[in-house]
Order: sequence, then C-alpha cells, then structure tokens
Amino acid sequence: MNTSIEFEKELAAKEAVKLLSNGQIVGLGSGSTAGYAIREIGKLVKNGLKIRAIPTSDHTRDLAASLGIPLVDINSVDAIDITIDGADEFDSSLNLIKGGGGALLREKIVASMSTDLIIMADSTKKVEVLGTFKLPIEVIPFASNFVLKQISQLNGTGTVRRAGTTEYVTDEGNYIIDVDFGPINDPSSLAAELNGIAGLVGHGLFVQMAKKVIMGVGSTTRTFDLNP
Ligand SMILES: O=C[C@H](O)[C@H](O)[C@H](O)COP(=O)(O)O
Repeated sequence: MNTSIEFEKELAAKEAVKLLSNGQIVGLGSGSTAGYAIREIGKLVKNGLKIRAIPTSDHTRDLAASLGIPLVDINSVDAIDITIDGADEFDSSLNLIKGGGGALLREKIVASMSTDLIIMADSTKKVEVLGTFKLPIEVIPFASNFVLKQISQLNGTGTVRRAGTTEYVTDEGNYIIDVDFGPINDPSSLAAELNGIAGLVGHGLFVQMAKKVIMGVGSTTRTFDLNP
C-alpha cells in the first residue's frame, strides 16, 4: 500500500464528508476512497448527524451497518440528495471511469438518482484523456461472448474479469468485461454506443454526471467543479 496515496484518499474523503447535512439521503460509494468517507460518516453519525444512507455495494452496506449508519431501501425513495464516491480516472470535464471494484452498475443507478454526485480521488486519478484504466463493462453472463464481439467492432479489446479460477461475479450476479479502448477522446459517443448493446447492463463511463471532484494532493485538497 502506497501510504501517500492513501493519505490523499483520506484527505479527499474528509473534505467531501463536510458537504453532508442533517436530513439528507446520502448515497455511499464503493471502493477504498469511499471507505475512508464511510468511516468518517460513522463518526459523525455517532456525534449526532442525522442522515439516511443508500449503499452502492454489499460491501459498503455491511461497512455502513457495522458503523451504525442508518440505511434506507433505494426503492422507498424518489431521489438522493448527495452521493459521495470514488473513481478510477477523471478528466478536466469531470467525466469518469468507474468500476475497478466491480460496483459500477449500482453506483450509476445511485448517481443517476442523486442531485449532487461528489467524487473523491487521489492525485493519480486525474488524466488528460480517459482510457489508460481499462473500462469496466457489466454484462449478463448469457451475453458475455456476444458483448465481447460487439466491443471488438468498436475497436475495444475486452477480457472477462476473473476472481481466482472462475469469473468475477458482481453483486447483481453479472460478469465484468474490462475493455482497452485506447484513449477515449469522445466519452459521450462511446457511452451512447455501449448503451445500445443488448446484454450490456452497465458501463463505467460516467459522462457529465459528477458535480464536483475533490482530489487529495500531497497534504492538501484541490476541488474541481463542473462548469465553475
Ligand atoms: O467499482 C468500484 C468503484 O467505482 C470505485 O469507486 C473505484 O474503483 C475507485 O476505487 P478506489 O477508491 O479503491 O480507488
């Protein structure tokens, strides 16, 4: 573990958590950076912060529950006030690649329901052009070979993610295909192409969804706002 990167994640998480206020419904992201935020929220809840949270993965649900953070069923709410989550890459337009931890589908649903999506990142996540990190794509197992072929027609090279000797399976029971598209110069067009593939239930391109990225850098944080 790189301790300076971990410190940047923690700094970003602590800054993001300052945006929460009483009465909010809060989406809780997944991954190591979100983990720092969730532990911080656990402390705030113990000290009286009144929120209800919606987790984006089974792991996040278990962590939040263990810290006493009140959870609410996503299907019992119409909207989410604020979601704080991590990312694998972000560009200067705040487009993201997410899903390195396999939680992209629930993350995108929660983000889509959120008034504000706040991303926390360490300084390695900022890129000029998305695509160094392979784009995670979630597919129903029945469609995995078909989707691999469709992706190759979009000049992507995909590999079904493994977990030891078998396929990695998401919380929704699907497979992940990690795709090398090279530099993604037009995330919006690629997202539209991917959205049209049968059997592909989600992808890690989050185009113009984040309102703010809070990035830890060294011993401080830097904030990037959408259309400042
Ligand atoms: O599926 C995982 C999520 O999209 C994470 O937010 C993303 O992979 C970043 O994870 P980390 O904070 O561990 O770098």
